[in-house]
Amino acid sequence: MAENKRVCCQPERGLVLRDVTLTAGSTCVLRDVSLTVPLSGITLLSGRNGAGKSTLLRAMLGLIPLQAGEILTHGLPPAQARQHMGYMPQSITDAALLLPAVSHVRAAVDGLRWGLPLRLRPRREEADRLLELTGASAFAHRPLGLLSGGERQRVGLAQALAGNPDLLLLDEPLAALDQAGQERTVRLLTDLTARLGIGIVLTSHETEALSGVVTRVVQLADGGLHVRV
Ligand SMILES: Nc1ncnc2c1ncn2[C@@H]1O[C@H](COP(=O)(O)OP(=O)(O)OP(=O)(O)O)[C@@H](O)[C@H]1O
Repeated sequence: MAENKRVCCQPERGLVLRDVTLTAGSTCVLRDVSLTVPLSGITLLSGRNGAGKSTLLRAMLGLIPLQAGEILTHGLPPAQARQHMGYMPQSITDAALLLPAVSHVRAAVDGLRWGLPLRLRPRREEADRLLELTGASAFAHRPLGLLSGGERQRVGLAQALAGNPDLLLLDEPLAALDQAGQERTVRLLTDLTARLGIGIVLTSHETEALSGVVTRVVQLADGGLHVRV
């Protein structure tokens, strides 16, 4: 992607919330919140279990409607902004576990073209490039269900990178990893921000593993958001 398409390093065009109220079931995640947060580098979205971190990521993608207000990412509402975002959810559905890892990445490459498949060879090449970028080539042809948590994270990252997004939203990318796995993933994420010039927003309870690499922390608590640099 051309450098001038990268928008995440322009702080004024980060995440903007205007009078946002967001609920999930009976939980009030955000109550009338207005805030602007730059999205360059790595942004840690933290908060206790059930605070609403996953819900906020999904609202940024337009997968969950707001009760009031608006969310803009790099100046765009969710429906447009998500074309520039990659998303790695907390878990991949069980139904997909039998498919080879590489199929998930190829499907993501196709899906971004509104269901118009790329010709077979370019699609394979793009999926292979993404898997190599995230260090997942060695196990790309094994069923996802037979991969370890760390290996699956790498496939999920390759999938999220399909379409050359400006911003990655990663839900708990360090969950279920041992210390060495967490360190490897943190190195990979730092490397991706530097090599690709993308921003990353991630949720995690592993604050120790991330200390020293996050650009800012956005704390979600009691219906509000607080930013620490
Ligand atoms: N579809 C839903 N229907 C009803 N309640 C929901 C739904 N999705 C989430 N919730 C509730 O909304 C709250 C926020 O959930 P969410 O998963 O966003 O929290 P979280 O901060 O990501 O938690 P964790 O750290 O445990 O992953 C929780 O109380 C959860 O039970």
